[in-house]
Amino acid sequence: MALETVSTNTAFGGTQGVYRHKSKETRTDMTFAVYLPPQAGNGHKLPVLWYLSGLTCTHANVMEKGEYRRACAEHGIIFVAPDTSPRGEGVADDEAYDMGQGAGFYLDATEEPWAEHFRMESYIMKELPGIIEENFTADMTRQSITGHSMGGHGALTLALKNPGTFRSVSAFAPIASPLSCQWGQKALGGYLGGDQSSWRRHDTVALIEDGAHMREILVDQGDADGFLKDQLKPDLLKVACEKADISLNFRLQPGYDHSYYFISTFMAEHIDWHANKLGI
Ligand SMILES: N[C@@H](CCC(=O)N[C@@H](CS)C(=O)NCC(=O)O)C(=O)O
Repeated sequence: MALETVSTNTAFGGTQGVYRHKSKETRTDMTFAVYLPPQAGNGHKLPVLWYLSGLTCTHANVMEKGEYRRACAEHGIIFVAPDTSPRGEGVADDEAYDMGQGAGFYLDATEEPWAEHFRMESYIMKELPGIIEENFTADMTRQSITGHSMGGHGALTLALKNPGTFRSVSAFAPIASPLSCQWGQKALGGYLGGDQSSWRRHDTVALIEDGAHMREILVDQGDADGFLKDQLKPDLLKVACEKADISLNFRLQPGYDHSYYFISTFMAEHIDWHANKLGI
């Protein structure tokens, strides 16, 4: 698979790169960011931490504002940040920021006009891991996943649906139940159609209610997050985890909002936590 290098910069002794390729899943060009820590230079295969971003984001938001490189360099973790949707002139879009380009919700759409290109679940779970393994010194037997908001929803649902793929999952202000909020109802209804039974495998709370299981989950949530009450619904996640005997470490962080000021504050703690689960 041909990979085009868009840029590379030395950072914390490693390399922050941006890469582009033609995706078979989305049938578009896709861009993603990879941070290779300094340990990558010695040829050893290194564990991978996936970061899925939120609404309106590309690979670049976390790369520029997430402040993950120092901790990844310390632990020797490869950090991968994909885009949040297919993009381009021929790709369907919506006028609003919460649907279409920049808002792929980490699922494979079944409805028109989205089905042709919006295949983010297959892209993240099937296509991109192969590209990472082929092009970087990545140990794909040691992967963990995290994400923010829509990307927190992506991280939690993908981890729950793919037991054995990720050693650990955490999230920053995740959309805990798309079934129960406006963002999710609009997106799932648009991408998957009106039959809500098909939505359940794209909803963290519903997946847990339906039997999916993780031993532990770490979630940070700012209490000054403007989306907390109407869109994120962490209380539903707390109840579901308690009933399913999932150990949820939910940390309500006073004063923090939904922004990258919040994410960057707790990023290193999430990386430390994943490093421990990855056996570093
Ligand atoms: N733009 C939206 C908010 C979208 C938003 O907050 N997106 C979050 C993820 S859900 C984000 O990370 N935005 C990009 C950034 O802060 O760099 C609005 O006007 O309400």
